[in-house]
Amino acid sequence: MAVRIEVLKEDNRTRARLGKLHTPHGVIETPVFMPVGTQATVKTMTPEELKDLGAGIILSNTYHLFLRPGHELIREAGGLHAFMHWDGAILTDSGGFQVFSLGDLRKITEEGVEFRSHLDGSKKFLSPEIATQVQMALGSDIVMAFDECTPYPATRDYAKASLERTTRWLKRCQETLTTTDRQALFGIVQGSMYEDLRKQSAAEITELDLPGYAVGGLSVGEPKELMYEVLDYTVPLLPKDKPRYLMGVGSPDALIEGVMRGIDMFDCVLPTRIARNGTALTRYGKLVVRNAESAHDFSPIDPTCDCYTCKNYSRAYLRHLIKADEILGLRLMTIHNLRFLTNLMSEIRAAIKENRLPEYREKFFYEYGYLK
Ligand SMILES: CNc1nc2cc3c(=O)[nH]c(N)nc3c(CCO)c2[nH]1
Repeated sequence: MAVRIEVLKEDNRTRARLGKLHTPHGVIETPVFMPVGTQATVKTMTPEELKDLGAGIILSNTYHLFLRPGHELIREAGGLHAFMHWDGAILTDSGGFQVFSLGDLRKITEEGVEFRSHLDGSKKFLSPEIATQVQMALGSDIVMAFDECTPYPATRDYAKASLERTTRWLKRCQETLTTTDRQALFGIVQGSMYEDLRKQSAAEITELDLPGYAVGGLSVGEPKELMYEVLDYTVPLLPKDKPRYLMGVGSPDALIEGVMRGIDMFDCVLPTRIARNGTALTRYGKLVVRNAESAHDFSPIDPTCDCYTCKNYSRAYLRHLIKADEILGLRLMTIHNLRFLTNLMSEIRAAIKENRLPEYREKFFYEYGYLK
């Protein structure tokens, strides 16, 4: 198995686990937050900077790279690792989610999805076979199955039909991959917010005995409490000896809540996206550096943070750069937010190791302002 998790410890009071994710491009400590590099770059960061920040695995995207520059060009370059000069692990999402959220959706059939490119409006088609062949051309370490991220809210009937098609599509991805055992195919559990449908999807997906499983169809606009409720009954249905990946999550509080419920891997564009808009993540909550309150504040974003930005720059300077639309501002804010999350995940791993995760959560939520 090219990709596997080594569970080092199961928390005694929660479902949290401490682990090591073994991939062809390194071993990653879990729980882990994966920075998103949609178009073969984690925006504004060099691979060396990502490594310095502590990132060991990043996400990239079938939909975007299929549209531009095209997977054949990347194959010609020797694959995505060579093309983007990243020697860590890469997980590629299958394009399902992006087609529904980005492309001008034309129609979903059993065969696949017809859509118009968000770049030039030209007609495109993605199927389980094509999405899998694209990811093989990219040479990603973890291949996500081509699924439908069931929209929220969805009727039971729609959610049931959607999850059953996602299962049929997963089998077609698996058949396409048999020619290459280099990659690991992760299945994605759907079923919207219906417990019996989540059970059905989990049963159908785990029957295929895949190297890893993702919980999809969440972080799609539902209240966080509802997401946690779905996790409460869905994660226990997944095998303990396989990695669990919660797609599209998330904010610091959601990362802690997801770890408590047995999730090992997370991804979210939020930290890097809000960084570029001038908002910093800190243990005391979000700091909108571009606001006037930082104009004369010559202290760092977070004096307790060990990142390059907090060691060398003031809020006033960062506010100036963001207001002036200076590229350095995007970079410095991104460095801080990514370092904040890799530090948060290592603090969470330490808390699991020392049997104090619930106490860590209480302290974090109180400081972060979640528990008044
Ligand atoms: C931001 N929230 C979010 N929810 C997601 C849900 C899904 C999902 O159900 N399937 C797939 N393939 N990708 C997903 C992604 C993109 C990756 O972050 C999601 N992202």
